[in-house]
Amino acid sequence: MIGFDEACARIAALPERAAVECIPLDQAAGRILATDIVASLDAPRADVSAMDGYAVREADLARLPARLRLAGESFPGQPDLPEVGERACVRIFTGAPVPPGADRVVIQEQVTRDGGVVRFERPLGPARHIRPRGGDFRAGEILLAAGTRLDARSIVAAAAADLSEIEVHCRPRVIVLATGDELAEPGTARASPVAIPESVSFGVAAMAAQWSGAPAGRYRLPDDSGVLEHAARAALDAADLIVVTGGASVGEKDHAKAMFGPAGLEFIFTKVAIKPGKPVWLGRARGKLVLGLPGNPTSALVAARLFLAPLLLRMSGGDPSSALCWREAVLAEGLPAVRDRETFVRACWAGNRVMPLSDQDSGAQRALAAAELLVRRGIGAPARAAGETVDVLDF
Ligand SMILES: Nc1nc2c(c(=O)[nH]1)N[C@H]1C(S)=C(S)[C@@H](COP(=O)(O)OP(=O)(O)OC[C@H]3O[C@@H](n4cnc5c(N)ncnc54)[C@H](O)[C@@H]3O)O[C@H]1N2
Ligand code: MOO
Repeated sequence: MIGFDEACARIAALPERAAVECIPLDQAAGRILATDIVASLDAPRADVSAMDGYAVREADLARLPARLRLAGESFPGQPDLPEVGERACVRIFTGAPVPPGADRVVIQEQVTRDGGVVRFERPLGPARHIRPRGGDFRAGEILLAAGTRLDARSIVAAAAADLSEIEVHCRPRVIVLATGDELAEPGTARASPVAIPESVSFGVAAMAAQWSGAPAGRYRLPDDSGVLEHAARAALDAADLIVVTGGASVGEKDHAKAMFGPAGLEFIFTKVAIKPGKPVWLGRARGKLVLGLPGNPTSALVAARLFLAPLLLRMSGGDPSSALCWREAVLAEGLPAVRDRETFVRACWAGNRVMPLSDQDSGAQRALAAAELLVRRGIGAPARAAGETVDVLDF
């Protein structure tokens, strides 16, 4: 058994990287850049106005009031610009190029217009209302580095670089194998007195999709070695990462590791000193990664959040530690001391404070739905009182 930090370090050190593909920008959300995004033009492309108003020569407004002749207009996208000669001004709009001769824009609320003459009476403020050419970025500059996970904000920068397509890592294909004789398709369990709805694979697939994975199938399998070995072979052919749930512990029907034995499974780790999720394991068979999650639903989802999320970021070229951004928050209620396993307490927000859930059972499903946060508590951590600070992670 290894510690949580060691397990994270082993994931961070994995060599697996998904292939690279070119995709259009409107498919880029959540994808991880394989190459830097380099600006192919300056932004702004010229000195442009930041406001709607009048482009002027500041020297003409040294003494107020002043009257300037209107010499033309400048709209965004207009190729030919009128010149702002002495004692002249040009009507200008936000984003439009500043015409030659002008060195300031006066907003329209501060002037009065009388046909072809504009009157300036009010004192000019400090702002010139001009965005200089290249003030945002210059052609040739790197706007986004390889490894960046694209979101609504960074996609704006990618498009602004004047790219229609970008190079990203392929989403690792994830197959989820849920093992257990008792498991039934949701909607059918009540027909048998001993069946339970197979729930975990749905959450694991959803989490994979959330963290750059491409769910490539969920399969419900009985605890039968022949069936399991066949399913393991098929999954290794079709996926980059196989997540197998249940059968991770020491029960007589716990076959999750053995089913990958004929495919030459080698372990990266087995068991991590965490609570819940201790039986989690990671291995490699026929060049594919296999993550084993405990069957208990809360344990499975906690282990998926702690290991599957960074693993998928790693495989798709991102920074695995960015999946585990712990931050400090204040407890609404106390927590007991921790013994020999690093503990991840399920909690929710109570206003801006952290409320540990009363049900900490690793088999819980109702409390799992309410668990917005994981509170990280190290081995041997002393009890904490309400009002004290703890490290939390969005679950
Ligand atoms: N003697 C020991 N027993 C157990 C140990 C141990 O160290 N020694 N570890 C315990 C811990 S910790 C955990 S966690 C569980 C995990 O065991 P498994 O991964 O073998 O899980 P299963 O036995 O297959 O199932 C546990 C529980 O979860 C239900 N389950 C399983 N899969 C699903 C699914 N896909 N959807 C919904 N529910 C599922 C299953 O019916 C069981 O109730 O082992 C402890 N035991
Ligand atoms: O690790 Mo188990 O997940 O404690 O129930």
